[in-house]
Amino acid sequence: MTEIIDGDAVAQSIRDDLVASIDHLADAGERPSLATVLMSEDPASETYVSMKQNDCEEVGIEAIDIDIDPDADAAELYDTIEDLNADDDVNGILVQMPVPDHVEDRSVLRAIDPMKDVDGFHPENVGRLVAGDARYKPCTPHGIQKLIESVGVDTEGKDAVVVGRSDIVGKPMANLLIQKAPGGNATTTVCHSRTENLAERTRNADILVAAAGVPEMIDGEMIGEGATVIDVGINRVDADTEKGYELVGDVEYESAKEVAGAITPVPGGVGPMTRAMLLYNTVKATGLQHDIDVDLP
Ligand SMILES: Nc1nc(=O)c2c([nH]1)NC[C@@H]1CN(c3ccc(C(=O)N[C@@H](CCC(=O)O)C(=O)O)cc3)C=[N+]21
Repeated sequence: MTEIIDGDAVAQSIRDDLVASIDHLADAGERPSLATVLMSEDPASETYVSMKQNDCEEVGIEAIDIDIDPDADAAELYDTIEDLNADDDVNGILVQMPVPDHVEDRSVLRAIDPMKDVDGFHPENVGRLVAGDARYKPCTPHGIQKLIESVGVDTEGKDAVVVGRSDIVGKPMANLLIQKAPGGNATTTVCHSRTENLAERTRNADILVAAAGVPEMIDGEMIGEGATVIDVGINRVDADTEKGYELVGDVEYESAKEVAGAITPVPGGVGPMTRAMLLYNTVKATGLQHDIDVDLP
């Protein structure tokens, strides 16, 4: 039987555990706070940011919500980041991506204090991850490690295939999968839009991470019997529903679940875990900034 990996439930258990860590910080006089900066009117971005703020409220993290007009000068965003960097009451900073075209995203990521970079996107944090000394693991790949662990799958010695090479998912995912540590030690292949014979590669995977951002590109025929399938895609496609769209993954769920050993649904798979690991990094950041030891889930 195919196991459906319940991302909502795993995320909930991480949030429950984080409450204990947050209580411990409170005993030491610190309350974690996360600033989210949104410079966009994209409805999907607005949804994600408001979900993050609700999550913060649930576990007792202070959520600071900053909106910047997408037409404003880039300087306004940099000034905001500078203020947040300097504010000792702010432990984590997240600038929701994408930012408008007239703002250079690389420069934005560099502007954030690496100690407050709870996305793990600053080059210092990327470098540490690659060097096997991660400070803040990027939320989506970290959440995926937790999901794989939650179904009792050991990555060690297995063939892992990552489809997609983005800076925020594909690359850090591959780095975590090859690292000499729990959740790693996998023989890892990274595929992308130029890969020849993609199906041959994906069929060989014991663990398949689909993160290309292409709706339903991986179907059951591209998946090996019993594989653990992680679907990172959250694609809004037009549909005759109340909202006018539906969410589909990068995996064609119906055919994939016939062959997979375990599979994540969309929604309710990777998405909630990305948010849970953001809270995790914010709690970790608070401990690091105040030299308080915190147990993390
Ligand atoms: N600096 C930055 N950090 C990010 O982590 C970041 C970002 N920018 N830009 C956009 C992407 C996307 N992302 C999602 C997180 C959670 C869900 C999520 O919880 N999705 C729900 C459904 C949401 C819905 O109903 O639309 C689910 O899959 O069940 C989705 C998408 C974080 N991102």
